[in-house]
Amino acid sequence: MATIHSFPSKEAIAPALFSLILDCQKVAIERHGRFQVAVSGGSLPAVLALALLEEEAVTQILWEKWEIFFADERAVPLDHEDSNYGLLKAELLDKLPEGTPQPNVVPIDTEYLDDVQELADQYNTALINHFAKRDSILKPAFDLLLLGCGPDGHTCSLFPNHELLREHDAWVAAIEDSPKPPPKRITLTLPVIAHASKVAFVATGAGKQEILKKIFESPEDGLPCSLVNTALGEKVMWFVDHPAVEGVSYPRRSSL
Ligand SMILES: O=C(O)[C@H](O)[C@@H](O)[C@H](O)[C@H](O)COP(=O)(O)O
Repeated sequence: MATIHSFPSKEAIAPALFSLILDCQKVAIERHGRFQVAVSGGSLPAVLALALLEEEAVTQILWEKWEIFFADERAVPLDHEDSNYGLLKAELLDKLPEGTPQPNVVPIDTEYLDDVQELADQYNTALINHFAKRDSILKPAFDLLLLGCGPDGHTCSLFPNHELLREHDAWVAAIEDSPKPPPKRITLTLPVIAHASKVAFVATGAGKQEILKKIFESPEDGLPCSLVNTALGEKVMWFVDHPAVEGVSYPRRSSL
């Protein structure tokens, strides 16, 4: 069963998120010498920056061992205001202190922006190059997925009732009708998400309250976030602020 950890504010979430990241980094590097993470867009990169730009964090994070992928990405140039890569760069990567070893960041190949299926296929190939070839595995096993939750219960670019929720084969899928703009995107699929070692969701603000109630109290409705909770059970941790989780009735909930 997933756990919910609730904090007074975004700022208060940061140290707990940092501590989880540090634990996952340690386990991953001991296991295979690198730390393979995928991140979403939305409000997540800003919270991540709060967690990872602290002085203590900068010295303990082994950036040179990090491989950063995108849990979902919009089919736009990397310097476009809608780019999740651009967002992560602006919020976090550009703010790392001078001299910090650089992580290996794997963005989409913008040569294929006009053909979103090809864009997804190319990202699939990038995953094969980083995971399967080295580990002879059938599916990428991310050490940590850092995800957001939309007000409709979507995560990555997997939207409620969308046919992509039934994708079993592809690791990365194309979507051309995303209800959240921009419409053309690529996303990790549920089987890949379900194969991760750990998933951390970050959701803040009273605007998430109603959907968190549905996600946790009615998992049988099969909202994308509920599907992740069900698939991964205790490997899933939710980092939320008090306003987001107020009134949500759920047994595995702790509050600071
Ligand atoms: O590119 C995207 O649109 C995101 O990856 C998306 O899945 C996001 O994480 C959620 O919509 C939550 O966004 P907020 O945290 O901004 O509510």
